[in-house]
Amino acid sequence: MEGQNLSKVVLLACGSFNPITNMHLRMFELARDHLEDTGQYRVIKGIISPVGDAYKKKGLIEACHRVEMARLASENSGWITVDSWECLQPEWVETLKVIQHHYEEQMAAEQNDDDVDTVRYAKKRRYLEGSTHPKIRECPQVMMLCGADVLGSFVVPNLWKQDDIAEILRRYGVVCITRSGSDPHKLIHQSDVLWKHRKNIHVVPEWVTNEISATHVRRALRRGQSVRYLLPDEVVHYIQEHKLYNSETEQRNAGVVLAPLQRYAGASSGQRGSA
Ligand SMILES: Nc1ncnc2c1ncn2[C@@H]1O[C@H](COP(=O)(O)OP(=O)(O)OP(=O)(O)O)[C@@H](O)[C@H]1O
Ligand SMILES: NC(=O)c1ccc[n+]([C@@H]2O[C@H](COP(=O)(O)O)[C@@H](O)[C@H]2O)c1
Ligand SMILES: [Zn+2]
Repeated sequence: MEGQNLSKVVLLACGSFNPITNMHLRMFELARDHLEDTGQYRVIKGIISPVGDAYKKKGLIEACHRVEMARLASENSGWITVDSWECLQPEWVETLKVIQHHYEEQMAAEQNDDDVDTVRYAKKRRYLEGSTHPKIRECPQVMMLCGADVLGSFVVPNLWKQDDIAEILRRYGVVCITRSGSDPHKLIHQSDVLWKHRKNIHVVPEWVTNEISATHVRRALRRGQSVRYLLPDEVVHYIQEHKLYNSETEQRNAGVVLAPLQRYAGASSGQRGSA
């Protein structure tokens, strides 16, 4: 039967989203098409998880604004959502922990559905279990969604714990969208841990290459240039209304060590390794 044994997938994108761009939204669409085209997966949800202010990336504005812009950008999508759990934590949270959190949330949601079913839909459930109906009761797999530059950051010294990388790849899986300047296939070939788990890394080619980046958007805004059509109009209006990006905001965290580097290397200065 069509759709049988499809694994349900939730795509989780962690990042600065400073601000969210059309390309961030495109990543989700590209990833869903790619996974579903394999005939093995059904993508049920996308989650944008803006990083907390404690990440200390240069030019990072307050999480409340980044969350609100992501919310505005995704409000017309039927399946992409924004979650603020990560950025509400008092300290920077490792991406593995964010993935684990969302996996647990999915488990809890499935459990609740099952409890409701037990009481209200026992008959229907017995029917589903006894039939060849698609396995709709399986807990969804949470996959990390990122651009190729973030996959590249896996091999930057002191940015990621080796155990975290192995666990993300082994237990959850990564969907990586190609991006100019990064060669994910070469990277997988050159890294033992990436090679070992290569079957859990889905590289999705973006044929309509574009170099939209939040850095470019912030630069254009500082110079008073238009950013229309690089971001959803609602986000452009929000930025204008709140006067969000300027030379002063771009200097935030300048000279401050990025949180993961502080945690793993005790590095003294600079923003090495920021993706
Ligand atoms: N043009 C793009 N192509 C592929 N992936 C992208 C693109 N832009 C962003 N991403 C991915 O989106 C996620 C969030 O990235 P991020 O918020 O850093 O955006 P960014 O545009 O790279 O911003 P910045 O320029 O501030 O680094 C990352 O996984 C990143 O690789
Ligand atoms: N060790 C880790 O878990 C680790 C290291 C570096 C970046 N990250 C995450 O990757 C994302 C990168 O975002 P940017 O590309 O915007 O810098 C952020 O969500 C950040 O928290 C995680
Ligand atoms: Zn980036």
